[in-house]
Amino acid sequence: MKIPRLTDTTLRDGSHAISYSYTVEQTREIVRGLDEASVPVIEVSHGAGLNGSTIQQGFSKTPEYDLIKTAVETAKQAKIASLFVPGIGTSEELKKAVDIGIQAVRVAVHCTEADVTEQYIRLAKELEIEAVGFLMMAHTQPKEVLAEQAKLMESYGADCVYIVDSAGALVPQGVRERVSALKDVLSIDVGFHAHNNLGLAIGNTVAAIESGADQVDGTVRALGAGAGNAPTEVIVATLNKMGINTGISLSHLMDLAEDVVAPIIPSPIVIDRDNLSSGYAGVYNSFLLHVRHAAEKFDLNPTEIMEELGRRQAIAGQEDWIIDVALELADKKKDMAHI
Ligand SMILES: C[C@H](O)CC(=O)C(=O)O
Ligand SMILES: [Mn+2]
Repeated sequence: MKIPRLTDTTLRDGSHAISYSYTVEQTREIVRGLDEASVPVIEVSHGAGLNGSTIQQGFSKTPEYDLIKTAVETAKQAKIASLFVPGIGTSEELKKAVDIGIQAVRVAVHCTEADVTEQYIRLAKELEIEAVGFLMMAHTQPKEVLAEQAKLMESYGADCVYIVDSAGALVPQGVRERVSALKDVLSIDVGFHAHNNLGLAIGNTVAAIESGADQVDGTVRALGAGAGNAPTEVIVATLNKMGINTGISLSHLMDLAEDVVAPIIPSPIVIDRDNLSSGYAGVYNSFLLHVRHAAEKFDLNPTEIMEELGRRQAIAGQEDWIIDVALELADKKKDMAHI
């Protein structure tokens, strides 16, 4: 089996779980640990991508360019990447991050909107960095649609296209179908990014690799949005057991997870009721903290809000809907109480 390339996104997806509070010191320590373990790619930016520090997404404690600069200066062998969501970030932010030294950008859109990525994938190639297409909420579309969207990204010059299980809603069969469909039509790399709402982040990552995925994502100690991601250290341990030698040091990663990352996690990443109902309803993981706040404000159960967002097929970027939905549910409850 081919050795997949591992991208660690603790310093990007993980920021959703700690309310975008990474400091320069934490970034330096995490990058140093990942780099010494020989992880080849490290993603650093606001959880919602470059320029994500807004009232809608949540403000970063430290400007992300300071964190990216620290990562670039600290890494000796790893490539530093950033996430970029068109509309949240603009060409200006991408150019600035490239000036600071990122060597790859992952351009993320809802999985039916690949055409929006064209100018940014082309810009990344002009700037001579790696360009990865990120098809988010991939559980919402059949493999044929994803394959078409991936082909568009390839035609713009992408070096890789990812199936992104943003809601942690896929089961291994769904991952196999989707990764294989992309492998069948693309001549570039195919990647897979997991979330753990159904307890399948590692199982799905293995299914992706067995279906030919060339790149996979992890986060140390699973630190990521909602139910978290596939833990980087567990991916490496599992691949070792499968006889796939990534060249990444498991012992370095375990020390990093235990000594550096665990102490900064405010509450353990678990599949509690909110995370399970979110994955089950197919709701974007980064909505979790917003849903919890809305539930508290309007005296609702987060599960009710998750179910309604799932029914309405809310997608990334529609965070403002959460308050609308909560308000409507609270009003309905009041009306019922008066009958
Ligand atoms: C912008 C996102 O949080 C991308 C991501 O990690 C996902 O959809 O999952
Ligand atoms: Mn994610």
